[in-house]
Amino acid sequence: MKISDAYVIVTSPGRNFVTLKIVTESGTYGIGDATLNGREMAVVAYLEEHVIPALIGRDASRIEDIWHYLYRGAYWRRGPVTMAAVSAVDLALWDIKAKAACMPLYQLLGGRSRERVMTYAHCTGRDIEGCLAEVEKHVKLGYRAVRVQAGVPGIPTIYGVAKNAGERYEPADAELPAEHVWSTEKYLNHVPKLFAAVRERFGDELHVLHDVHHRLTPIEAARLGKAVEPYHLFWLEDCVPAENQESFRLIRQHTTTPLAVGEVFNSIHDYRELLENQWIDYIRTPLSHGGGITHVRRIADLAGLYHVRTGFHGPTDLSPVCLGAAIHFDTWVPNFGIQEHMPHTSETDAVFPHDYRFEDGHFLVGEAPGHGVDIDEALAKQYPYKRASLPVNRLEDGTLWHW
Ligand SMILES: O=C(O)[C@H](O)[C@@H](O)[C@H](O)[C@H](O)CO
Ligand SMILES: [Mg+2]
Repeated sequence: MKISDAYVIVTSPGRNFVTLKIVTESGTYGIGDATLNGREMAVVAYLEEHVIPALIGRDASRIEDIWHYLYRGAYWRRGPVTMAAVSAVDLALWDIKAKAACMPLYQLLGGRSRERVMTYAHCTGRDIEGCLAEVEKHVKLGYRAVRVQAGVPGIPTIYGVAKNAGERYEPADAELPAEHVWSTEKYLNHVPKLFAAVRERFGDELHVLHDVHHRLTPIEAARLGKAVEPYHLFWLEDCVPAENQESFRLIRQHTTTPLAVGEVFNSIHDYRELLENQWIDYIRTPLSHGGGITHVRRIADLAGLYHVRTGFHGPTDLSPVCLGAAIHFDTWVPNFGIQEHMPHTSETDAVFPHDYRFEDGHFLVGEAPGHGVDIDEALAKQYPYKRASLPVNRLEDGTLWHW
């Protein structure tokens, strides 16, 4: 199982994706997602200059050893660029191992723990009514869980809310970062009305989620969590920037609203205090940023000790390779919670043929050996890379703010 070749494929079928392909002497290959939205080419350079030359000739079956070789060996541990590169290698190697074993990846992980994987859809509107119309649409499509985000009067553009009715928002919508204006006061006064309206219209059974995109301080997050308790959210996501894990102590002391965090984390160490103190309820780190299956399953196991479940990040800026592998992981992991689902465009789906299926608000894992996602390299070549950036947030007085 010697690695004979490895290379990076960058393609932009509507948005940028970075894919690592690892080929073994026998011809069996695996692919991994190395996309880091808005910083794609940094990961490409990391892989091409530092990782790929050191992979050639290694035994592809030694996944654990290669993980530590890349993680410890770099000396510079952790960080999103490093970990996106390590993740891509890890996902490609698990794909190869499962193909060599003629098993779908979930079987190799330990087999099926559930029949299907519950997903949540994004529902956004310029105002509350617009958002309710989207919820209605998604409930009809079979979703049991929806993430609701609505425009706030007095705030012209909010990240996470689509520009026009019926559309989806684009996470990286400009070549250089667009500048948005943010008002915490306006947001905090408005957002509980959205949840009240959703519960009034759709009743108690629908799972309702909301993403704050790191914009609040801990005491503001505590106020929001408390205010929305009557609407029993499934989770409140990224309510504060999480570099300071201790912030969650204060939030937790004030509210029973479940908390999700971790889409920007890339290591088990980012979670340690949050988990050991039982300050959170869901972990969000995707397989393509958290060190692949090898590392994320350790995070999931640690989380399980504290009744914390998975709720993996699944926006359009993670490729179908990451989503496909996630569906295998979700099918196996004992402490599964939910999987985010922001559907890829048909152009993206054509570049990445896959065997997972969406049905009635759930994903169904495929039975093909490996993670079940491939890349059409000829088609990928037709979509050259285009620089694209996430926006930045400023307060009304111009101060640069979190988001
Ligand atoms: O919960 C989510 O899906 C998100 O917060 C995304 O919209 C991210 O911001 C995006 O993936 C960044 O690249
Ligand atoms: Mg989020």
